[in-house]
Amino acid sequence: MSTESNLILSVRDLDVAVKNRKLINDLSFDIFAKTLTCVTGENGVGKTTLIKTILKQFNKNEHVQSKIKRSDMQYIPQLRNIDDDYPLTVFDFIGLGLQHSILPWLSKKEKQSVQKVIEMTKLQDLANTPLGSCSGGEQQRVYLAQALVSQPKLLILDESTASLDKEAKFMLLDVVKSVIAETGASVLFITHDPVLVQQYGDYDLNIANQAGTIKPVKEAQ
Ligand SMILES: Nc1ncnc2c1ncn2[C@@H]1O[C@H](COP(=O)(O)OP(=O)(O)OP(=O)(O)O)[C@@H](O)[C@H]1O
Repeated sequence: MSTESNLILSVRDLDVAVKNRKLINDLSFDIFAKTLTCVTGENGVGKTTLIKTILKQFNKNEHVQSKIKRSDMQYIPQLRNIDDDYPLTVFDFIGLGLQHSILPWLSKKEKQSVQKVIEMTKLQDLANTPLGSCSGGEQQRVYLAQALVSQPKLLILDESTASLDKEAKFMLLDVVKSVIAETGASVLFITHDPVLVQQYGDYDLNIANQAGTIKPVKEAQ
């Protein structure tokens, strides 16, 4: 249920702009715990810029308010260039997500945390594989796992399924849904894929004509 007590992020009258060009005016919406909110809209309406604006203004003014800390939020960006010969293994790459590690190697507890997210993201068979040898879908699950290792309360996925085939898209979203159920995190998911919105979304925040409207997916049909 959506109540004040499980409110994670509150955006109020937010203007989104690039270089003095307004993209979205007076945007207001709420994000609740354990929900998956899809951010939809045509190319160029400002979805990624909206996320960047939220990250920049997070708890800095009345427009973007949250009870969680900025460090409890993880953003998985749209594009990453991983060469085929990128040598770090899946396990070690995920370990880089542990922000407070003091030692240059992982402690036993930290290794256990990495192992746990490897299981959550179904990467057990790939733990010792170099990241560069993984498929696009596997790499997306690795990025998700790296973000999860710091136990975020809000996870932002920017077009994580854009370059994936159907099977890999569903697998990634199945994993995201099980992460929400298991950890209680909330997810903001930028996507162009109406099938994914219908199948996995709780809310659809649609951006069009420089404005945003949020609706439960079931009523948005
Ligand atoms: N740093 C920047 N400087 C100038 N213009 C920018 C900058 N970043 C984005 N834009 C422009 O702002 C508009 C919105 O871009 P944005 O990437 O937020 O859209 P989007 O809705 O995420 O698009 P897509 O679905 O194609 O990823 C685009 O016209 C883009 O070219």
